[in-house]
Amino acid sequence: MSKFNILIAGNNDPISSKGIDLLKAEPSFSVEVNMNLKAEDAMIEASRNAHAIIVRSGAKVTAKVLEAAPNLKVVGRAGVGVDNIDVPVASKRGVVVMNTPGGNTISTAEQAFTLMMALSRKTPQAHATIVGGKWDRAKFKGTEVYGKTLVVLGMGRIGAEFAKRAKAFGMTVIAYDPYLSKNRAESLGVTLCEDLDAAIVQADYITMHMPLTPDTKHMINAKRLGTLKKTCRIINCARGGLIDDAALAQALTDGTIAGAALDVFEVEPPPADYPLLSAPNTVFTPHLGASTEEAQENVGIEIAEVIKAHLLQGTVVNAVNMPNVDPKVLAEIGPFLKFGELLGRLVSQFAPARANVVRINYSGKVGSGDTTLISRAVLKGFLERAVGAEQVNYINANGVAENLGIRFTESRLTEPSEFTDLIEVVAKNDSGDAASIAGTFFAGEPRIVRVNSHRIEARPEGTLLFIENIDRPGMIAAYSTTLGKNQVNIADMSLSRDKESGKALTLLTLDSTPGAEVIAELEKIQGISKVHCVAI
Ligand SMILES: NC(=O)C1=CN([C@@H]2O[C@H](COP(=O)(O)OP(=O)(O)OC[C@H]3O[C@@H](n4cnc5c(N)ncnc54)[C@H](O)[C@@H]3O)[C@@H](O)[C@H]2O)C=CC1
Ligand SMILES: O=C(O)CCC(=O)C(=O)O
Repeated sequence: MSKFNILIAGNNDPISSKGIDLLKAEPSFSVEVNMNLKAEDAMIEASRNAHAIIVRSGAKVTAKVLEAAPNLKVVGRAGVGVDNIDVPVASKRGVVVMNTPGGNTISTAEQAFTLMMALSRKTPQAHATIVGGKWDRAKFKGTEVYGKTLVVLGMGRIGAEFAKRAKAFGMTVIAYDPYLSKNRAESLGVTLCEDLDAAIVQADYITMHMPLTPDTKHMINAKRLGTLKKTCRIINCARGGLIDDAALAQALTDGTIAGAALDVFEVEPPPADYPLLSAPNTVFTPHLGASTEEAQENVGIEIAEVIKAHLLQGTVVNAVNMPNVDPKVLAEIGPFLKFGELLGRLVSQFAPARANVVRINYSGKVGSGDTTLISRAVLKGFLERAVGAEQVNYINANGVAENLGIRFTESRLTEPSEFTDLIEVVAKNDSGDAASIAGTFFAGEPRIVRVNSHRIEARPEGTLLFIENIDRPGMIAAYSTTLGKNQVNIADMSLSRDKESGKALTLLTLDSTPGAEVIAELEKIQGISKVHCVAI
């Protein structure tokens, strides 16, 4: 019996057969390849039972697809851009989205470079005339790229590979990328320009290599096209929508710029009457940047491997909506994840009304590593009470907290403390009321060591009963009698008080979970102010 259904979905754009074979070789996987999934309805039907979906750019994993697939755990993109996947909805539903950055970098840089050269030398047009029986040499005088100024928009993996090649061809390279450091620009030998408009007016060539986001949409628009040199040529091998295609068609027709070479379009495939298709001085390819043997093998095998590792071992690699967790780290922090979740759950029981801040204080060794995932575990545990355990997971925990207006902060104390590792979870509200629980590991075993200001020691197992009471004789006998009378056996007990006759806290480990009526009975005992019961 297969445990996981894997759908390799596409619109005539399969992943490498080596990737498919790798998945098919796993006995617990049932793999379906369907390359006729252009329509959303078809995609919804095909995805219903999937635990994992793998796509290139042809199939779209929309909100409706995600909502119709209750078992879905992971969506893998054999490539870089995840704009065909509704990542916010995936995150809300706790679905990990992974991609394969790097595997198609060289192929895409080479494709963009090819487009630049073909545009400069009118190669496709010249080829077409020969095939058409003409030998027309006068019509196809081109331009050298040597000595020209190239502006690279987006100096990431592909932009940097393009820049290296451009420098080898004798071009002067200017980079515009708000996230590029001066050091990186220096090491690439490019001039960093912090102002987009100031950069592009210098360009003989512009090449685009950034993702499509609300910030980058129509980055090259009619206004900016109007500021370019008349001899400027634009290459876009990143994403349609970075350029306003209608404005580009107009600029080409008016001769405002000298040419455009595009691998990507705002509408893919562009319809026959798409204005750009009849504009002069263009070279087009149908989204072929990553279409090489090498790139497809790289990304096909890589996505198959990361999906397999995620389904079988919980490993997270190259996720766009979750921090990476490799098996070694997972083995190290695994116990903290479970314990962190429990601490979060416990503190939610004690939290003051309308708690809107959760702070996690790490001290000791645990605070010196990456605590992102442990914090998500704590937050997940804390939020379960508010939204239900089914509704919150490591992927959507931050988003769920944000929706509820709960802020989350972390602090780290790496100096040695009383405990080798200590995680303290504090919940506070706007009035300054707070509750906290702290835990540690003794010889690899988790222990709760503090509840608010009370020092206690308890193993988090079975059912925990926290009783807040006045410190006075007869209290232990009173609650023990009530529990005994109701056949609830006490396995362990930890007592704490702030001072003699002050406030006391009892933490009982029970062999069974008392019902609501038993809790109500306990709450009625004179001197008991609160009772919290948590089954682990
Ligand atoms: N045509 C095709 O078949 C392919 C297209 N692509 C696309 O190429 C693009 C680049 O891919 P990679 O280099 O691998 O990504 P990357 O993440 O390495 O680089 C993207 C760069 O864009 C920069 N950036 C972000 N916002 C920006 C802004 N507002 N202005 C300027 N720069 C900005 C980032 O700082 C980063 O350096 C992506 O959109 C990807 O989807 C990637 C592979 C194949
Ligand atoms: O799968 C493909 O061929 C498209 C690649 C692409 O656009 C990307 O990786 O962002």
